[in-house]
Amino acid sequence: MEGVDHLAHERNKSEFDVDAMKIVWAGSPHAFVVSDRISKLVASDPGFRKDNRSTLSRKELFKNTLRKAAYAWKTIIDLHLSEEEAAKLRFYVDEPAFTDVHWGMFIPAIKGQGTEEQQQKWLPLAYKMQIIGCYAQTELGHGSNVQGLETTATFDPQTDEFIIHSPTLTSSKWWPGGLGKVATHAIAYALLIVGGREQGVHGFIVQLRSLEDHSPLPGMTVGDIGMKFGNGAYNAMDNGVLRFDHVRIPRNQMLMRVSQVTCEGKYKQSDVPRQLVYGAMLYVRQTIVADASCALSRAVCIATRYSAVRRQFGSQNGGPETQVIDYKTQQSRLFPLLASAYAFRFVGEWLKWLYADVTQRLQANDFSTLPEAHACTAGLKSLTTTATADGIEECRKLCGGHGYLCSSGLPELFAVYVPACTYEGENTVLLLQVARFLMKTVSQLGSSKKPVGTIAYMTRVEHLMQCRCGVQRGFAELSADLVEAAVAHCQLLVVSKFIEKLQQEIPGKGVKQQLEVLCNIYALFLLHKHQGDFLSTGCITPKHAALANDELRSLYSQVRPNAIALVDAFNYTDHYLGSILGCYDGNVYPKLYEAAWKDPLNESVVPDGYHQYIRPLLKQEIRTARL
Ligand SMILES: CCCCCCCCCCCCC/C=C/C(=O)SCCNC(=O)CCNC(=O)[C@H](O)C(C)(C)COP(=O)(O)OP(=O)(O)OC[C@H]1O[C@@H](n2cnc3c(N)ncnc32)[C@H](O)[C@@H]1OP(=O)(O)O
Ligand SMILES: Cc1cc2nc3c(=O)[nH]c(=O)nc-3n(C[C@H](O)[C@H](O)[C@H](O)COP(=O)(O)OP(=O)(O)OC[C@H]3O[C@@H](n4cnc5c(N)ncnc54)[C@H](O)[C@@H]3O)c2cc1C
Repeated sequence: MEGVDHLAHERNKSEFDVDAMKIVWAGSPHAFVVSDRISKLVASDPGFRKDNRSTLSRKELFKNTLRKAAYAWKTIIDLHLSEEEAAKLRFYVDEPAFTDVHWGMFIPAIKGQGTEEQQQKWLPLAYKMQIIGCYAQTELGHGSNVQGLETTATFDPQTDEFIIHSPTLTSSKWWPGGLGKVATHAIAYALLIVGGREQGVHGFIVQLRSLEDHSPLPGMTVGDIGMKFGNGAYNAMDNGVLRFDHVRIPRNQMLMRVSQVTCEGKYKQSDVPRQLVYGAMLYVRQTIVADASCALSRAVCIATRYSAVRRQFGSQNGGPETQVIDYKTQQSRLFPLLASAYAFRFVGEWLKWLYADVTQRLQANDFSTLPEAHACTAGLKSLTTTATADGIEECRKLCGGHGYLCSSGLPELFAVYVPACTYEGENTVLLLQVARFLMKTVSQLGSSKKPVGTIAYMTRVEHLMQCRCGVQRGFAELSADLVEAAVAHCQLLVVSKFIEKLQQEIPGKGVKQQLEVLCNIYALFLLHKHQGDFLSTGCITPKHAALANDELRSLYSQVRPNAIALVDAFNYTDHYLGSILGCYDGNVYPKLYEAAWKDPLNESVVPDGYHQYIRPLLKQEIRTARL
């Protein structure tokens, strides 16, 4: 039945003010208004249609992405959108594109590592999109090990230039988004060589393509690296390969905030730490944490709405069957993910604050909180992306067979999202960074340097002092255990930031109570999942473990009547969700049925290839037919 809200009875059950929760989710009344307006603008504009993506060939998909990016830019200009509104528009257009890396990495890298003069020269061009940038760090042979990069930048004092060169096949830049076909410029990372001495990896602004006809400049071999996981999905992005053959760039195109090369060929290090070369990664990891809650909430919204629509078994006296959301097993898989979406939202908000704080301090030459910010961004990036990728897949399974259809939106969401576990730092490699930070802290316990901020709790864990020597001896040997410790530390962060959120004033009828229920689910689910660790370390008794389990079941019952309203609070349009199973009105079956007929395979009743392959088979002519 068109126009009928099949989930109205679910919405009527809710015990809290959904509009107030929408503001909590958005972060502020202002953020809600902007997000709501821009999402509706995108949804109502046929220029941003995306329901045909999975049927396009790679070339069609890519061209369509170019069209959308240009159309989005025109919309931004025509409507005089602010930076905040423009970012929201790109978000709701919901298509991986070169613009993500231009705005998300190229510009932040210049801001973080460029001098004032360099920023004044390059940022206006980038902001107006008169140049399009990518972030060319990873090579065929090295991604995680940034110090192992092989591209060289050799200073030539005769011409006051750097010579950028790829000496080996494995030094080819490999993976950068936007590089393959679009970017005109790159921040390329290369091993700096001055006066015959290697000075570590630095960033350089390199023009790749002509601004007149887009052809690669002399000395550049550049192209796309080929199809990636999933049809459609991340294939809208032109991840690229690039080789430099003694390409010359002016000296002032080395990003020189952290260190400088003079025209006489002197290498000078500022008093800012070398780690600032990694600054762009700090920024992007923080945005990735914020994005995790979006991707997870999207999958959870689909699975929750569909679980309320779907009925299997349990009919009494010819009455309706049971909604699958009423099964305790479904609840025990779905509701912890719902709680995680909210938990990641709040930890993402906090991380944004932490990043703003560290940036302000860095500008005032206070580097004291940089190691903590690195550990938090790296650890939370790892934890939230792993949980989100796993969560999207779990949501697909929660939707049964229909979850496997592209029209459910879940396969594409998974395919687009899952590389987040690898890019911007492979997740295990990042956890090892957190472990290194934790072990450094442990080794300083008992000294005059007291742990503060997110590691202040360590002063209360005195027994860590005893294991100090053992850990210092065998970091590599114990690394698998240390990674688990790093995850536990990050989980503690997530839980404590959720609790801190609840300590704030939260307006709206029943909103705080719902969030308390979700926070308890998040924490108790972790305790339940890792009860072996808690029991074996004597932190809890078997009785506590059983109580936690009982409490979880009771909390699931409290969520049940509010589940649909809790996902409505994400305020996603049907366009953004891109899922028949998750559509707002719950009118799933007619939409699924209709969508099937739109598949290109159904354009003819008898398929192409019938006369060549099916008929000979049926007529037993297969031995004589030429295949
Ligand atoms: C408006 C639009 C918004 C859109 C926003 C969305 C954008 C999303 C875009 C998404 C598109 C995806 C694009 C993907 C891009 C990429 O993937 S770019 C490539 C990213 N590559 C990596 O992440 C590589 C991972 N490797 C590393 O980070 C490092 O090499 C390493 C693992 C940390 C090892 O470094 P190394 O120097 O060799 O070793 P260490 O000795 O361990 O470290 C030295 C010290 O430096 C500290 N440190 C390391 N990283 C940082 C950092 N980022 N910030 C601060 N400090 C750092 C480390 O702790 C060590 O410190 P000490 O212990 O004190 O010595
Ligand atoms: C979709 C996508 C987009 C990307 N976009 C960009 C981009 O725009 N710009 C860019 O520069 N790069 C980009 N990358 C590259 C990305 O940053 C790297 O792939 C990533 O940093 C992982 O590095 P790697 O591929 O070298 O993995 P590897 O380090 O080779 O990882 C392979 C395995 O080795 C393990 N491992 C590695 N080192 C250690 C260690 N020290 N201890 C224990 N285990 C270890 C890892 O855990 C992993 O299991 C992108 C990648 C993808 C998939």
